Amino acid sequence: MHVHHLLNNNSIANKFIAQLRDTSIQNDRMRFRRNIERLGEILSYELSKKLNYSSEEITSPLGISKVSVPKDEIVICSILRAGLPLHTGILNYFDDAENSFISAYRHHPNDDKEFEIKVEYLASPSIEGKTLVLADPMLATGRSFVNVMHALKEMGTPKEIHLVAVIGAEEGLKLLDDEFPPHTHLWIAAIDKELDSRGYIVPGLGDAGDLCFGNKKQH
Ligand SMILES: O=P(O)(O)OC[C@H]1O[C@H](OP(=O)(O)OP(=O)(O)O)[C@H](O)[C@@H]1O
Ligand SMILES: O=c1cc[nH]c(=O)[nH]1
Ligand SMILES: [Mg+2]
Repeated sequence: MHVHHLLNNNSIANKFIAQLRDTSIQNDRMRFRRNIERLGEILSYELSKKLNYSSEEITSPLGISKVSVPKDEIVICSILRAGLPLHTGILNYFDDAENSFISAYRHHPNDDKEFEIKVEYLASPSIEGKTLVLADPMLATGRSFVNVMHALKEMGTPKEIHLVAVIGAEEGLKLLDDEFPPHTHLWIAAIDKELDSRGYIVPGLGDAGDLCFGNKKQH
């Protein structure tokens, strides 16, 4: 897997990540969602550098201009819930992409720290031979990305896979590296060292779905 780590270089993205993590700012839900969306835009810009381009002659009012434009058939697939604002950011840039939505949530069967990932809802076009952009802001254990990719198999085999995340933990990156094809790209803003005993990223930002949309009842 090719890992592209945005915060390796200083940019305005640092400020958006700082605001997502900051307990004195992150409870402003509109800003929280918009910061995820802004990072979706920045990560999409970076990702666009690895797409396939072909030259087109564009007619302007004063002449002809040769421009290289991306030609890939993109399907953006987001993992509900927290993937929604990231999806909006990615779609802001790849505005003619097809779209796919899939749900994944942590189910705690015994009311303890153990959980399984439930994938229940999928609405998707075919991804056969297309460029799949799979988005979820949090990459903790990596099990949501892996289970979702498994569920997407019935939609075909993509030509290229780009995973987009905002904050990841090293353990999750390792699982993706083991489970995804070697040519997969991961576009990620920040990488943290650890998970806590409940599988939350430390320092991370807390629960991204709840910060976007409010608490949900555990079931
Ligand atoms: O890498 P993992 O260990 O699978 O964890 C990451 C997942 O956890 C969060 O979802 P959550 O289950 O909290 O659902 P939500 O988005 O509805 O809050 C997050 O949005 C990811 O989908
Ligand atoms: O740190 C984490 C881990 C999973 N899901 C989140 O929203 N945050
Ligand atoms: Mg959540």
